[in-house]
Amino acid sequence: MRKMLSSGVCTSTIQLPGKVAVVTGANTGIGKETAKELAQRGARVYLACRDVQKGELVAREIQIVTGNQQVLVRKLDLADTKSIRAFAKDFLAEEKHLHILINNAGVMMCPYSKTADGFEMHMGVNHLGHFLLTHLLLEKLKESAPSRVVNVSSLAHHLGRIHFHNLQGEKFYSAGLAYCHSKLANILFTQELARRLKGSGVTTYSVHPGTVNSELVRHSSFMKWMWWLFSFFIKTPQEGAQTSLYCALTEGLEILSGHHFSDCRVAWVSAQARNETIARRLWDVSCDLLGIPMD
Ligand SMILES: NC(=O)C1=CN([C@@H]2O[C@H](COP(=O)(O)OP(=O)(O)OC[C@H]3O[C@@H](n4cnc5c(N)ncnc54)[C@H](OP(=O)(O)O)[C@@H]3O)[C@@H](O)[C@H]2O)C=CC1
Ligand SMILES: CC1=C(/C=C/C(C)=C/C=C/C(C)=C/C=O)C(C)(C)CCC1
Repeated sequence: MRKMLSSGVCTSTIQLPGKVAVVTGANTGIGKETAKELAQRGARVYLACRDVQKGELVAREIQIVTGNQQVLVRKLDLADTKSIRAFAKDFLAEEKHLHILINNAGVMMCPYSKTADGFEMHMGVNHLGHFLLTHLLLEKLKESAPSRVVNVSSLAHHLGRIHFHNLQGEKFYSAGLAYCHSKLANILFTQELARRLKGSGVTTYSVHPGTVNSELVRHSSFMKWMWWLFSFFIKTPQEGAQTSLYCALTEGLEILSGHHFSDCRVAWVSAQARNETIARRLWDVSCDLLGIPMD
């Protein structure tokens, strides 16, 4: 039963010397294990973390375990567009290439709060922060093609809805649902990005990592208790990283750009998540909120 609940292994043997990867939220949980595996395969890996000190400890650990010294930490707070722009500016000045971008960082069930720019925290960090980051790094990804963007979403997107009249949760707010809405936004973003990037050599995938023992439940005592109670049945962060790695590394996956994956297989998404009109509108609204010129 333990095996069944944690199925899905990235079996690609591809090595990554000379490749450059960025993993957001790489100081713990799924992101840390994803970064470790990319480093193990020889990539230069940027750990994009809001807490640089935590990041440095993890970078050192990964360097020791993998023997790869090219594990670098850079400050990225997805709850602040100034921090996102500063991260991108420095990265673009520093690096010639970007082959793999893993938009992994996330918050779940936080009490109602806003980012530095006034966005509801789940939508702001999980969707808008990664939307802006991807936009700022897109030319570099195109220049480095073939390249990939992996967006870590969730099965929880099934409960999500994009309420355009209440995108910032000001009219009504539920911490649980706010997370689900933001994870639906991750999938809609992936699909629209795939449509716009057709023929560019940049492909993109959304992922459900499984139910994973991590710090994601930090804001909910009930979820913490559930995770503790069922810890035997849920995935380890290393198991949770497999589908992100599968989408980043598997050869021949280009034709499935825009698809959603779980347990290293294509997975079904909700009706809203397949709605092109909503995806296009969310793209435009996101550009508008972030001051990105619409094309
Ligand atoms: N665990 C699970 O069961 C599931 C997880 N997921 C998704 O997987 C992804 C990884 O989550 P998981 O590893 O489980 O959770 P963790 O809480 O262990 O890791 C989340 C990471 O995101 C970072 N982060 C949070 N807010 C910000 C911010 N404002 N700026 C930059 N980084 C930030 C955290 O940094 P810090 O340590 O400083 O807080 C941490 O590194 C998330 O997108 C989550 O939604 C999806 C389905 C299930
Ligand atoms: C009922 C039940 C479980 C609960 C699963 C839940 C509640 C999953 C929530 C996932 C989330 C919140 C994903 C985040 O994106 C376990 C622990 C698998 C053990 C078997 C019984």
